Amino acid sequence: METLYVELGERSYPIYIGSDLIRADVLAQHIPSSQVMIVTNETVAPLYLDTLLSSLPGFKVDVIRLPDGEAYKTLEHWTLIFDALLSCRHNRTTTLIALGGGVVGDMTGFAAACYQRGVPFIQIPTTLLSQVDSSVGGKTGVNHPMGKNMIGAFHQPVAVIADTQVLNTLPDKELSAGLAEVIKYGLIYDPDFFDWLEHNMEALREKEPTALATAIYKSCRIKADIVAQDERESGVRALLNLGHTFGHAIEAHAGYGAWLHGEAVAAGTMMAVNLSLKEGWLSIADAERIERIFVAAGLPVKPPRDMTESHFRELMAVDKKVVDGSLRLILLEQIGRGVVTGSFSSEHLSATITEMTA
Ligand SMILES: NC(=O)c1ccc[n+]([C@@H]2O[C@H](COP(=O)([O-])OP(=O)(O)OC[C@H]3O[C@@H](n4cnc5c(N)ncnc54)[C@H](O)[C@@H]3O)[C@@H](O)[C@H]2O)c1
Ligand SMILES: O=C(O)C(=O)C[C@@H](O)[C@H](O)[C@H](O)COP(=O)(O)O
Ligand SMILES: [Zn+2]
Repeated sequence: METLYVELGERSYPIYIGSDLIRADVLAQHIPSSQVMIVTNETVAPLYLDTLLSSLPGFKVDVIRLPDGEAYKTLEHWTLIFDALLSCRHNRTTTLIALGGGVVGDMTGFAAACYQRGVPFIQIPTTLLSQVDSSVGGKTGVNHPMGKNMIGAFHQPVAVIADTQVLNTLPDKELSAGLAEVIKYGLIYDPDFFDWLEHNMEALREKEPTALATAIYKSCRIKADIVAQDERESGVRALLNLGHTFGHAIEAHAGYGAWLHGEAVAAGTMMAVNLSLKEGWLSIADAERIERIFVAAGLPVKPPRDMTESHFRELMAVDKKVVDGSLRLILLEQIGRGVVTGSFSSEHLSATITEMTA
């Protein structure tokens, strides 16, 4: 087992990465009282709930199973968590445990941020995407029909337990979606990691255990470093949004769940790459390498063709990085160096949207 730390003073916490980590000796130290509420979904529960329940001897454990899917990451379904907590008489010392992918993790974290004004929660991420990204950093929330993750809170978990064994049951399409966020770290922060990913993509797609553990460790290392520098996204943390302004527009336009988050991020990143080329920042050779790696990861490199410029402009106008009505995007200067900028030509952006949806 490898342990990393997200260094945030009194809100610091460990990220455990390894095989067979859903165990009493890992969990118990992070649970302050006898009450525990596990939040999971109808797909993950039959696979891993028994293992988790048997790792909580001596605790009073209740469970809520949410319906599965991005379409249920709504305020309406989120309130079901409070119904369960209240009807089972959970008090302020309860601990919530998120057992599932990013949807369960984001909803559980947001419930923990709000229940009785804030209770602790543990992330047990069960998808590649949630192990490399969503379980770390404390962004929690739900979607609104007009925009992704529009309602939420920053609330850090007390521990992240990334059990690599559970990825054995993850469908290939979901694995690819997780690889989009892994590739993101190489692009914004670490050119050597990007090289490593180019050489290890086949092993990753075959779920080769050492390659997966390395990708998870390196991704969490980068995310932990960035979050420690800028917990609430007033600066460098916005780099983690590479491809997301376009990607979130794709998700909202298609209807939440029609495009997986990672798929939308891959296509959105290629739009950011196209714009970076037009701004004269990125080289054609780097742009081609980026397209090749997304294709090798089994990811789309173009947005849906039914999206028009006005669809993108309207949905991107509510992006959380907009300041005083001006859009800011993450663009690339080179592989390994991202920038947060509002300095790009509006004509170039229009041309990017037109070319990419053609
Ligand atoms: N908070 C953050 O910083 C952050 C970062 C990235 C993404 N996100 C959010 O995370 C969400 C996407 O997360 P995701 O990709 O994990 O999707 P997800 O939570 O929908 O999980 C994907 C699918 O895999 C299933 N599943 C989960 N674990 C499994 C396992 N071990 N075996 C078999 N099936 C399994 C799920 O039930 C679901 O059907 C989006 O809502 C996105 O906005 C948040
Ligand atoms: O942790 C972050 O910061 C990120 O931006 C990570 C993203 O991968 C993630 O999808 C996040 O939920 C997007 O945040 P948002 O603030 O644009 O909703
Ligand atoms: Zn993301």
